[in-house]
Amino acid sequence: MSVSAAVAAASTSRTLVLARHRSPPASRVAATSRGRPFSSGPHPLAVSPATRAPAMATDGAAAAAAAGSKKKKEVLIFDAEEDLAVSLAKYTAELSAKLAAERGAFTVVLSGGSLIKNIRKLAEPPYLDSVDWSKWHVFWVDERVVPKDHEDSNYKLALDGFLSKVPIPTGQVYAINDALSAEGAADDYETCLKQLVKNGVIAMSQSTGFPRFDVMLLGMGPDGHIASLFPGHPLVNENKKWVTYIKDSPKPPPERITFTFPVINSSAYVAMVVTGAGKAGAVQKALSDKQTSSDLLPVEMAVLQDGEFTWFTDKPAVSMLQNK
Ligand SMILES: O=C1O[C@H](COP(=O)(O)O)[C@@H](O)[C@H](O)[C@H]1O
Repeated sequence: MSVSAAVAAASTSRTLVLARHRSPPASRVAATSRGRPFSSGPHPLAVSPATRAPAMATDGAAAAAAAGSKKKKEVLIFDAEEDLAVSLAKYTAELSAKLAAERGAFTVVLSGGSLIKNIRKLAEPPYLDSVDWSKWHVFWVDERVVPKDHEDSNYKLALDGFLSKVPIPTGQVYAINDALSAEGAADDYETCLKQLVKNGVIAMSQSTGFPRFDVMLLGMGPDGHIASLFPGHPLVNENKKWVTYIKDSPKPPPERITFTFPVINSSAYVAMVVTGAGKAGAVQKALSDKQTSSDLLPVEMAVLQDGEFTWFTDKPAVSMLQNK
Protein backbone atom coordinates (compact mmCIF):
# COMPACT_ATOMS: atom_id res chain seq x y z
CA MET A 1 0.00 0.00 0.00
CA SER A 2 1.36 3.42 -0.87
CA VAL A 3 1.78 5.99 1.84
CA SER A 4 -1.09 8.04 0.48
CA ALA A 5 -3.33 4.99 0.31
CA ALA A 6 -2.33 4.14 3.86
CA VAL A 7 -3.24 7.63 4.95
CA ALA A 8 -6.59 7.32 3.32
CA ALA A 9 -7.31 3.90 4.79
CA ALA A 10 -6.31 4.96 8.27
CA SER A 11 -8.44 8.06 8.42
CA THR A 12 -11.71 8.17 10.28
CA SER A 13 -13.05 11.02 8.19
CA ARG A 14 -15.69 10.93 5.48
CA THR A 15 -16.24 7.78 3.48
CA LEU A 16 -17.23 9.33 0.17
CA VAL A 17 -14.62 8.74 -2.49
CA LEU A 18 -14.61 10.46 -5.81
CA ALA A 19 -11.93 9.82 -8.40
CA ARG A 20 -12.01 12.37 -11.16
CA HIS A 21 -9.73 12.71 -14.16
CA ARG A 22 -9.90 15.46 -16.72
CA SER A 23 -8.01 16.28 -19.86
CA PRO A 24 -5.52 19.10 -19.68
CA PRO A 25 -6.59 22.22 -21.55
CA ALA A 26 -5.32 22.30 -25.12
CA SER A 27 -3.21 25.37 -24.43
CA ARG A 28 -1.23 23.60 -21.72
CA VAL A 29 1.42 20.92 -21.82
CA ALA A 30 -0.11 17.47 -21.96
CA ALA A 31 0.75 15.54 -18.82
CA THR A 32 0.40 11.85 -18.13
CA SER A 33 -1.33 10.92 -14.93
CA ARG A 34 -0.53 7.57 -13.43
CA GLY A 35 -2.91 8.05 -10.55
CA ARG A 36 -4.27 4.79 -9.25
CA PRO A 37 -7.97 4.30 -8.60
CA PHE A 38 -8.92 4.83 -4.99
CA SER A 39 -9.83 1.76 -3.05
CA SER A 40 -13.19 1.64 -1.34
CA GLY A 41 -13.45 1.70 2.44
CA PRO A 42 -13.41 4.31 5.12
CA HIS A 43 -11.23 7.23 4.16
CA PRO A 44 -11.58 10.91 3.53
CA LEU A 45 -13.23 12.18 0.46
CA ALA A 46 -10.50 11.92 -2.09
CA VAL A 47 -10.35 13.59 -5.44
CA SER A 48 -7.73 12.79 -8.02
CA PRO A 49 -7.60 15.87 -10.20
CA ALA A 50 -5.91 16.14 -13.53
CA THR A 51 -2.46 17.59 -13.62
CA ARG A 52 -1.56 21.03 -14.86
CA ALA A 53 1.38 22.39 -16.80
CA PRO A 54 4.41 22.95 -14.59
CA ALA A 55 6.23 26.22 -14.17
CA MET A 56 9.09 24.80 -16.16
CA ALA A 57 6.85 24.53 -19.21
CA THR A 58 8.27 27.83 -20.40
CA ASP A 59 11.47 25.91 -21.11
CA GLY A 60 11.29 23.66 -24.18
CA ALA A 61 13.21 20.74 -22.70
CA ALA A 62 11.29 20.92 -19.48
CA ALA A 63 8.00 21.05 -21.36
CA ALA A 64 8.97 17.90 -23.22
CA ALA A 65 9.93 16.25 -19.94
CA ALA A 66 6.64 17.30 -18.42
CA ALA A 67 4.75 15.67 -21.25
CA GLY A 68 6.30 12.34 -20.28
CA SER A 69 6.29 12.90 -16.57
CA LYS A 70 4.75 10.47 -14.11
CA LYS A 71 2.52 12.21 -11.63
CA LYS A 72 0.06 11.31 -8.96
CA LYS A 73 -2.13 13.82 -7.23
CA GLU A 74 -4.79 13.27 -4.64
CA VAL A 75 -6.91 15.35 -2.33
CA LEU A 76 -7.78 14.33 1.20
CA ILE A 77 -10.57 16.23 2.93
CA PHE A 78 -10.97 15.93 6.69
CA ASP A 79 -13.92 16.73 8.91
CA ALA A 80 -11.78 18.08 11.67
CA GLU A 81 -8.40 19.77 11.86
CA GLU A 82 -7.41 17.22 14.53
CA ASP A 83 -7.96 14.34 12.05
CA LEU A 84 -5.88 16.15 9.46
CA ALA A 85 -3.01 16.61 11.91
CA VAL A 86 -3.11 12.91 12.90
CA SER A 87 -3.10 11.82 9.27
CA LEU A 88 -0.32 14.23 8.28
CA ALA A 89 1.86 12.91 11.10
CA LYS A 90 1.29 9.31 9.98
CA TYR A 91 2.02 10.22 6.34
CA THR A 92 5.28 11.93 7.30
CA ALA A 93 6.39 9.21 9.72
CA GLU A 94 5.80 6.51 7.10
CA LEU A 95 7.79 8.46 4.54
CA SER A 96 10.55 8.95 7.09
CA ALA A 97 10.81 5.19 7.66
CA LYS A 98 10.69 4.39 3.93
CA LEU A 99 13.13 7.04 2.69
CA ALA A 100 15.59 6.69 5.59
CA ALA A 101 15.75 2.93 4.89
CA GLU A 102 16.23 3.49 1.16
CA ARG A 103 18.66 6.41 1.27
CA GLY A 104 20.10 6.57 4.78
CA ALA A 105 18.81 10.14 5.17
CA PHE A 106 15.42 11.86 5.11
CA THR A 107 15.31 15.37 3.68
CA VAL A 108 12.30 17.36 4.87
CA VAL A 109 11.40 20.83 3.61
CA LEU A 110 9.09 22.97 5.75
CA SER A 111 7.11 26.08 4.95
CA GLY A 112 6.22 28.64 7.56
CA GLY A 113 2.71 29.77 8.41
CA SER A 114 -0.10 27.46 9.47
CA LEU A 115 1.82 24.34 8.42
CA ILE A 116 3.81 24.25 11.64
CA LYS A 117 0.71 23.85 13.80
CA ASN A 118 -0.50 21.10 11.50
CA ILE A 119 2.64 18.97 12.01
CA ARG A 120 2.42 19.14 15.82
CA LYS A 121 1.38 15.46 16.17
CA LEU A 122 4.79 14.34 14.93
CA ALA A 123 6.23 15.60 18.19
CA GLU A 124 3.84 13.42 20.24
CA PRO A 125 3.59 9.68 20.91
CA PRO A 126 3.84 7.35 19.10
CA TYR A 127 5.99 9.30 16.60
CA LEU A 128 8.19 11.06 19.11
CA ASP A 129 9.73 7.68 19.97
CA SER A 130 9.18 5.66 16.79
CA VAL A 131 10.61 8.07 14.20
CA ASP A 132 14.37 7.86 13.61
CA TRP A 133 15.01 11.57 14.03
CA SER A 134 18.75 11.10 13.54
CA LYS A 135 18.08 10.63 9.82
CA TRP A 136 16.18 13.91 9.43
CA HIS A 137 17.66 16.88 7.59
CA VAL A 138 15.40 19.94 7.76
CA PHE A 139 15.22 22.80 5.26
CA TRP A 140 12.92 25.76 4.59
CA VAL A 141 11.08 26.24 1.32
CA ASP A 142 11.15 29.93 2.11
CA GLU A 143 12.45 32.17 4.83
CA ARG A 144 12.01 35.76 5.76
CA VAL A 145 15.28 37.73 5.87
CA VAL A 146 15.08 38.66 9.54
CA PRO A 147 17.08 37.57 12.60
CA LYS A 148 16.43 33.98 13.66
CA ASP A 149 14.82 35.12 16.90
CA HIS A 150 12.47 37.57 15.15
CA GLU A 151 8.72 36.95 15.33
CA ASP A 152 8.56 36.83 11.51
CA SER A 153 11.23 34.13 11.20
CA ASN A 154 10.00 30.83 9.76
CA TYR A 155 12.92 29.16 11.57
CA LYS A 156 11.72 30.52 14.92
CA LEU A 157 8.17 29.42 14.17
CA ALA A 158 9.33 25.87 13.42
CA LEU A 159 11.76 25.82 16.36
CA ASP A 160 9.11 26.90 18.87
CA GLY A 161 6.32 24.73 17.45
CA PHE A 162 8.16 21.58 16.37
CA LEU A 163 11.95 21.39 16.24
CA SER A 164 12.53 22.09 19.93
CA LYS A 165 10.32 19.08 20.74
CA VAL A 166 12.04 16.41 18.62
CA PRO A 167 15.66 15.14 18.79
CA ILE A 168 16.88 16.10 15.31
CA PRO A 169 20.66 16.76 15.47
CA THR A 170 21.11 20.55 15.39
CA GLY A 171 23.70 20.25 12.60
CA GLN A 172 20.98 18.78 10.40
CA VAL A 173 18.70 21.80 10.68
CA TYR A 174 19.62 24.22 7.90
CA ALA A 175 18.56 27.74 8.81
CA ILE A 176 19.53 30.67 6.59
CA ASN A 177 22.49 32.89 7.43
CA ASP A 178 20.60 35.84 8.89
CA ALA A 179 23.68 38.08 8.83
CA LEU A 180 23.51 38.32 5.02
CA SER A 181 21.43 40.37 2.61
CA ALA A 182 18.50 38.66 0.87
CA GLU A 183 20.63 38.02 -2.22
CA GLY A 184 23.56 36.79 -0.12
CA ALA A 185 21.36 34.52 1.98
CA ALA A 186 19.81 32.95 -1.13
CA ASP A 187 23.25 32.30 -2.68
CA ASP A 188 24.54 30.95 0.62
CA TYR A 189 21.57 28.59 0.98
CA GLU A 190 21.99 27.31 -2.59
CA THR A 191 25.70 26.68 -1.90
CA CYS A 192 24.75 24.75 1.23
CA LEU A 193 22.30 22.61 -0.79
CA LYS A 194 24.96 21.90 -3.43
CA GLN A 195 27.38 20.73 -0.75
CA LEU A 196 24.75 18.40 0.68
CA VAL A 197 24.11 16.99 -2.79
CA LYS A 198 27.86 16.28 -3.07
CA ASN A 199 27.78 14.58 0.34
CA GLY A 200 24.85 12.44 -0.76
CA VAL A 201 22.45 13.83 1.84
CA ILE A 202 20.21 15.42 -0.79
CA ALA A 203 19.36 13.36 -3.87
CA MET A 204 19.42 14.76 -7.40
CA SER A 205 16.60 14.31 -9.87
CA GLN A 206 17.92 12.54 -12.94
CA SER A 207 15.06 13.89 -15.03
CA THR A 208 15.28 17.57 -14.07
CA GLY A 209 18.87 18.13 -12.92
CA PHE A 210 17.56 19.82 -9.77
CA PRO A 211 17.75 18.55 -6.18
CA ARG A 212 15.11 16.02 -5.26
CA PHE A 213 13.95 16.45 -1.67
CA ASP A 214 12.23 13.50 -0.05
CA VAL A 215 9.22 15.45 1.17
CA MET A 216 8.04 19.04 1.20
CA LEU A 217 5.41 19.92 3.80
CA LEU A 218 3.90 23.11 2.47
CA GLY A 219 1.14 25.59 3.16
CA MET A 220 -0.62 27.97 0.78
CA GLY A 221 -1.68 31.57 1.31
CA PRO A 222 -5.23 32.79 0.57
CA ASP A 223 -3.92 34.31 -2.69
CA GLY A 224 -2.62 30.91 -3.86
CA HIS A 225 1.03 31.67 -3.10
CA ILE A 226 3.32 28.88 -1.97
CA ALA A 227 6.82 29.33 -0.55
CA SER A 228 7.52 33.02 -1.35
CA LEU A 229 6.32 32.63 -4.93
CA PHE A 230 3.45 35.09 -5.31
CA PRO A 231 0.80 35.41 -8.04
CA GLY A 232 2.00 37.55 -10.94
CA HIS A 233 5.53 37.95 -9.59
CA PRO A 234 8.34 37.25 -12.11
CA LEU A 235 10.05 34.92 -9.61
CA VAL A 236 7.53 32.22 -10.53
CA ASN A 237 9.33 31.89 -13.87
CA GLU A 238 12.82 31.39 -12.45
CA ASN A 239 14.07 28.20 -14.05
CA LYS A 240 17.81 28.12 -13.37
CA LYS A 241 18.46 28.98 -9.74
CA TRP A 242 17.67 26.59 -6.92
CA VAL A 243 17.13 29.35 -4.37
CA THR A 244 16.29 32.96 -5.13
CA TYR A 245 15.25 36.08 -3.26
CA ILE A 246 12.49 38.66 -3.25
CA LYS A 247 12.66 42.20 -1.88
CA ASP A 248 9.09 43.25 -2.68
CA SER A 249 6.99 40.48 -1.19
CA PRO A 250 3.32 41.55 -1.26
CA LYS A 251 2.96 39.87 2.14
CA PRO A 252 5.21 41.31 4.85
CA PRO A 253 8.02 41.11 5.58
CA PRO A 254 9.16 42.20 2.10
CA GLU A 255 12.59 40.51 2.02
CA ARG A 256 12.66 36.73 1.74
CA ILE A 257 14.45 33.85 0.11
CA THR A 258 12.60 31.01 -1.58
CA PHE A 259 13.08 27.71 -3.37
CA THR A 260 12.24 27.99 -7.06
CA PHE A 261 9.60 25.96 -8.89
CA PRO A 262 12.10 23.61 -10.59
CA VAL A 263 13.24 22.52 -7.10
CA ILE A 264 9.73 22.23 -5.68
CA ASN A 265 8.63 20.27 -8.75
CA SER A 266 11.51 17.81 -8.49
CA SER A 267 10.36 16.59 -5.05
CA ALA A 268 9.56 12.95 -4.42
CA TYR A 269 6.54 13.82 -2.22
CA VAL A 270 4.68 17.06 -1.51
CA ALA A 271 1.97 17.51 1.11
CA MET A 272 -0.01 20.70 0.44
CA VAL A 273 -1.73 21.45 3.73
CA VAL A 274 -4.57 23.94 3.32
CA THR A 275 -7.35 24.63 5.79
CA GLY A 276 -10.01 27.25 6.36
CA ALA A 277 -12.64 29.09 4.34
CA GLY A 278 -10.25 31.95 3.63
CA LYS A 279 -8.41 29.71 1.19
CA ALA A 280 -11.49 28.25 -0.52
CA GLY A 281 -11.20 30.52 -3.59
CA ALA A 282 -7.64 29.50 -4.36
CA VAL A 283 -8.44 25.83 -3.66
CA GLN A 284 -11.38 26.04 -6.04
CA LYS A 285 -9.22 27.54 -8.79
CA ALA A 286 -6.53 24.93 -8.25
CA LEU A 287 -8.79 21.89 -8.09
CA SER A 288 -11.92 22.76 -10.04
CA ASP A 289 -12.67 21.16 -13.40
CA LYS A 290 -13.51 24.54 -14.80
CA GLN A 291 -10.78 26.92 -15.89
CA THR A 292 -11.79 30.36 -14.66
CA SER A 293 -8.67 32.15 -15.82
CA SER A 294 -5.64 31.51 -17.98
CA ASP A 295 -3.34 32.83 -15.24
CA LEU A 296 -2.08 30.02 -13.08
CA LEU A 297 -1.81 30.62 -9.36
CA PRO A 298 1.55 29.59 -7.91
CA VAL A 299 -0.11 26.62 -6.22
CA GLU A 300 -1.25 25.46 -9.66
CA MET A 301 2.33 25.64 -10.90
CA ALA A 302 3.41 23.04 -8.37
CA VAL A 303 3.37 19.96 -10.59
CA LEU A 304 5.77 17.20 -9.73
CA GLN A 305 7.91 15.70 -12.48
CA ASP A 306 7.94 12.29 -10.86
CA GLY A 307 6.41 12.30 -7.44
CA GLU A 308 3.28 12.12 -5.33
CA PHE A 309 1.36 15.27 -4.51
CA THR A 310 -1.20 15.04 -1.73
CA TRP A 311 -3.54 17.81 -0.62
CA PHE A 312 -4.48 17.70 3.07
CA THR A 313 -7.58 19.90 3.37
CA ASP A 314 -10.63 20.46 5.50
CA LYS A 315 -14.25 21.05 4.49
CA PRO A 316 -14.15 24.86 4.71
CA ALA A 317 -11.13 24.90 2.38
CA VAL A 318 -12.99 22.88 -0.27
CA SER A 319 -16.37 24.55 0.30
CA MET A 320 -16.33 26.23 -3.12
CA LEU A 321 -15.59 22.99 -4.99
CA GLN A 322 -18.41 21.21 -6.75
CA ASN A 323 -18.66 17.39 -6.79
CA LYS A 324 -16.90 17.18 -3.46
O1 LIG B 1 4.38 33.98 4.17
C1 LIG B 1 4.20 32.79 4.13
O2 LIG B 1 2.94 32.33 3.89
C2 LIG B 1 2.69 31.00 3.44
C3 LIG B 1 1.24 30.67 3.79
O3 LIG B 1 1.06 30.83 5.19
P1 LIG B 1 -0.30 30.39 5.91
O4 LIG B 1 -0.16 30.88 7.33
O5 LIG B 1 -1.43 31.06 5.16
O6 LIG B 1 -0.39 28.90 5.84
C4 LIG B 1 3.69 30.01 4.02
O7 LIG B 1 3.49 28.74 3.43
C5 LIG B 1 5.09 30.54 3.77
O8 LIG B 1 6.05 29.62 4.21
C6 LIG B 1 5.24 31.82 4.52
O9 LIG B 1 6.54 32.39 4.40
